[in-house]
Amino acid sequence: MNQPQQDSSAISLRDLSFTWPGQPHPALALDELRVAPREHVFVSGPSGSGKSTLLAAIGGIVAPQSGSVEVLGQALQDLPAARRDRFRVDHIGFIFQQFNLLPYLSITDNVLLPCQFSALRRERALQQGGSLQQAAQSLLAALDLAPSLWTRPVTQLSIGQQQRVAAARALIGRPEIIVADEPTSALDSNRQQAFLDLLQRECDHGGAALVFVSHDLRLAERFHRRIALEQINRAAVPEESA
Ligand SMILES: Nc1ncnc2c1ncn2[C@@H]1O[C@H](COP(=O)(O)OP(=O)(O)OP(=O)(O)O)[C@@H](O)[C@H]1O
Repeated sequence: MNQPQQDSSAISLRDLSFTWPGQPHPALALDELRVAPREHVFVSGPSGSGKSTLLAAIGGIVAPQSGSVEVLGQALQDLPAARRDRFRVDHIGFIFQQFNLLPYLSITDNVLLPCQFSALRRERALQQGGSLQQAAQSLLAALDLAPSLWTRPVTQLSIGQQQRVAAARALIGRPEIIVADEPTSALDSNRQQAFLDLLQRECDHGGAALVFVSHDLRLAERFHRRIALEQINRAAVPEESA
């Protein structure tokens, strides 16, 4: 936390360059990108423009070869890998495109997974709900998942229901940042809008910044700001000419 250039952004990337192992060219080359606390940012860009790589850098899942990634004032490159993983689960809720729910766990236990790995999120969830079960269930209810579903195996849920379980898992314990990678692509337009209503409301409720990646520009107007990644990522090469 003692970075000389530390700022009050939720996320601050500077002079970033990242090349995937074995690749000849960088996937990301960014001068600067900041996201303010509680800001909702829509990230768009054609396939291959580096959207998922950007989210991986924000989460400290990949370590850029140069430049800095600061999350809540903490420079991720200064943390050893294990502490970076802890920091991620403490402060960032991820919603993946395929949701990554665990089929052998109940819906409630899927939602509570981050609390297994983060004492901070467990503590905050307990403050929210009185018990972990209650915290998970009040989030599931807020996300329009009826109590009759809570004991079902996740494999019996529709795509839209799985998506909302994945959102509840990202939101549990109020991480300061929610990162979502194309979580609506499998849904029709009305359902996408309905999902975003719930997700944005819960982010606001928990005071989280939201970084939301999607191809669907119709969703962009609902956000405070849109970032067209192909315009700021100097490494982006359109797929057709790659
Ligand atoms: N695990 C990986 N190993 C090697 N190269 C990768 C890996 N993941 C992505 N890349 C490469 O990095 C570049 C950016 O990919 P990325 O997945 O970040 O783009 P994207 O904008 O998320 O694309 P899409 O919209 O298709 O998901 C591409 O050239 C891709 O081939």
